[in-house]
Amino acid sequence: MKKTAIKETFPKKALITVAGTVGIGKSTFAKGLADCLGYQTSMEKVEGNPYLDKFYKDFKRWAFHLQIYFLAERFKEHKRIFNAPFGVVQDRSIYEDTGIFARMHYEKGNMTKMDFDTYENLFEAMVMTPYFNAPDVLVYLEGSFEQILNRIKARGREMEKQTPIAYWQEMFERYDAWINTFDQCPVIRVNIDQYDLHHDPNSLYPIIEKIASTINK
Ligand SMILES: Nc1ncnc2c1ncn2[C@@H]1O[C@H](COP(=O)(O)OP(=O)(O)O)[C@@H](O)[C@H]1O
Ligand SMILES: Nc1ncnc2c1ncn2[C@H]1C[C@H](O)[C@@H](COP(=O)(O)O)O1
Repeated sequence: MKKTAIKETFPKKALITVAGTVGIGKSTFAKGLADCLGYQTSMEKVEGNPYLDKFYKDFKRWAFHLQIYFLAERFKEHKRIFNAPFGVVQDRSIYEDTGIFARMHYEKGNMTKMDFDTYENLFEAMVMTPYFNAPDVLVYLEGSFEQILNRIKARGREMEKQTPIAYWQEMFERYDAWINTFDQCPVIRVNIDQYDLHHDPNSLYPIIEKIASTINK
């Protein structure tokens, strides 16, 4: 199918969220998909995040602050998406903030029970507002742990390269358990070996067809 044909047959407005562990390729995939569909992107920004660098140096000191920051940013994006007249591909879901990151840092003792409860109450209040629409589909990217580590290294963010491998291993395992029970919207699982945006952008088309049939169901 040609790019123009895809744009014509695809819904003009939908929310497609791309989920998956750090370094798996969400941002790259989200941009490629949005480009094919004529959608806008909602990107997770690392530059300008006032807590991220500090957090990687001292999880206990900054875990709660960072979670609140990400939640606020994610919610602002949901509000923007709600009002938008166009379709959006979102880089990471709000569900991962709470189901993966906040929970992991709470369970590792980097956040107190009181702070985690406050965080969860805030999250629940946010998803109950009319501005929050669940995604039409969540595309879950998966691959081997080795591929993911290689990508984290290749991307070269110093704070992530300095983080022990055990952190990424635990996150990898948590993602696997999380996606197996996730039920807030339809899910399409995509192995990163199934497409190659750098050498063959057309490899996205079979995935786009699956997304279209899921949204149009
Ligand atoms: N399909 C792909 N093939 C090869 N490398 C990729 C692919 N997608 C992403 N990458 C590379 O992997 C690294 C992480 O990708 P990124 O999109 O930033 O991941 P995420 O947003 O999930 O953290 C980057 O260096 C990116 O260029
Ligand atoms: N909710 C979060 N808590 C802690 N760290 C987070 C959260 N969301 C994203 N991050 C980190 C992980 C990465 O270092 C960067 C960007 O994520 P990426 O998967 O590369 O888009 O932010």
